[in-house]
Amino acid sequence: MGKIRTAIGLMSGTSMDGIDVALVRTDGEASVERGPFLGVPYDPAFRDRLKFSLEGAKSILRRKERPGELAAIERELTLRHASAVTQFLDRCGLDRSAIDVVGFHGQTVLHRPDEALTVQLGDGPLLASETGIPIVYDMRANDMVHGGQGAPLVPAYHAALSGTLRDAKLPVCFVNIGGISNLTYIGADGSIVAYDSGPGNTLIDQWVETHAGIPFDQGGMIASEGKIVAELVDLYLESPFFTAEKRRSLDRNDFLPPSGADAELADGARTLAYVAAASIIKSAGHLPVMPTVYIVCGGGRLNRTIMRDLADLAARQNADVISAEVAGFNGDAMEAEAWGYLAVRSLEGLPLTFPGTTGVKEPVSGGILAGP
Ligand SMILES: Nc1ncnc2c1ncn2[C@@H]1O[C@H](COP(=O)(O)OP(=O)(O)OP(=O)(O)O)[C@@H](O)[C@H]1O
Ligand SMILES: CC(=O)N[C@H]1[C@@H]2OC[C@@H](O2)[C@@H](O)[C@@H]1O[C@H](C)C(=O)O
Repeated sequence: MGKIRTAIGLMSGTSMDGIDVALVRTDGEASVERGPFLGVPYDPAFRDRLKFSLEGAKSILRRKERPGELAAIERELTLRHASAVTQFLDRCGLDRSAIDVVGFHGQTVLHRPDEALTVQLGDGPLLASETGIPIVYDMRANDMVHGGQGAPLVPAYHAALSGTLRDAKLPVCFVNIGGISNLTYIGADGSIVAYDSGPGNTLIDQWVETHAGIPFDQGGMIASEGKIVAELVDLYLESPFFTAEKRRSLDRNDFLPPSGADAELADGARTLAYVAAASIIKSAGHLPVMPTVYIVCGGGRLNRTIMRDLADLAARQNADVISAEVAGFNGDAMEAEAWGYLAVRSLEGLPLTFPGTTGVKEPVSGGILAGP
């Protein structure tokens, strides 16, 4: 076992709903002890500012450019992360001196893997000076420099967690249904295959926001009252994303919601929930072996319509679908925990990504360390 460090991970994902904060104690390898978790939601006004920043980011050609409002938004985002760390430490009764490192994801505002361009807002040095804790940030860039997709990065953590599974029966497949979905397959021999699997909640969120003025379809209630519009499903599932030879990581805007004329509110939500589930099963077709169990994390596991559809589709292949909680994990905390875990790997110079996870040429480490 290597040196055990206490790390906080900070994740602001593609759903742009808030900052997830989690604590892990780990050596960055097989030893993982999961600690407390806190979700700090964004207020609607800041969420709107983040969505606005996606538009501003479209003109970026070099990843450090911050046109227009982006510099101000980055600063505000970073200060909100500093305040989330303070809240977390207060709630846990911890002093900042108890934390060895913080893994800071920031907010992805542009992701174009074909151009080796990925942009995360988040000022590591500012967060270090505000919190007084060393920060590892910008963890996607080095992967892209070495020919990787820059995402997903959580698979190294999924692999560590698979070693802690009770009655571990490999192969197993972790599925994150966030704004975008991604999956990680751990083979019986411990091999890892991972990639983005398709649209998750962002299409549903945008649909119900536009047509009902609410941020998400709680519990999948709206969807549960609708019917699947088969033509719309086909439009999504026939995307070349699912059949391309090479697995490609996704930008939030690679899949867009339907127009209002395409469906009623409930039918649209129902259809997009089905698309989220079917995308996962369709993408799983690229795995070396079809999984027999899917462990689902991310906010989408709380959408019962997505989960029912996923369970039905998986059952046709004799596979089970269980939530992260049933497997003994916290499905809300997993990505934030992963960023803490990856920060420790970064300090140790261990690889964050592998040819099987991002398509990178060889396993590479990543991240930049900012001292307080
Ligand atoms: N109770 C709920 N019922 C239905 N859906 C929910 C519920 N809670 C959260 N969600 C969905 O989950 C989304 C947030 O999921 P999560 O935090 O896993 O995504 P993210 O981390 O932002 O995205 P990504 O993993 O793509 O970076 C919300 O935007 C919403 O659509
Ligand atoms: C560029 C980017 O931020 N991608 C996210 C996004 O959200 C889900 C999916 O697409 C995943 O590839 C990635 O996040 C997770 C945390 C990852 O890198 O593992």
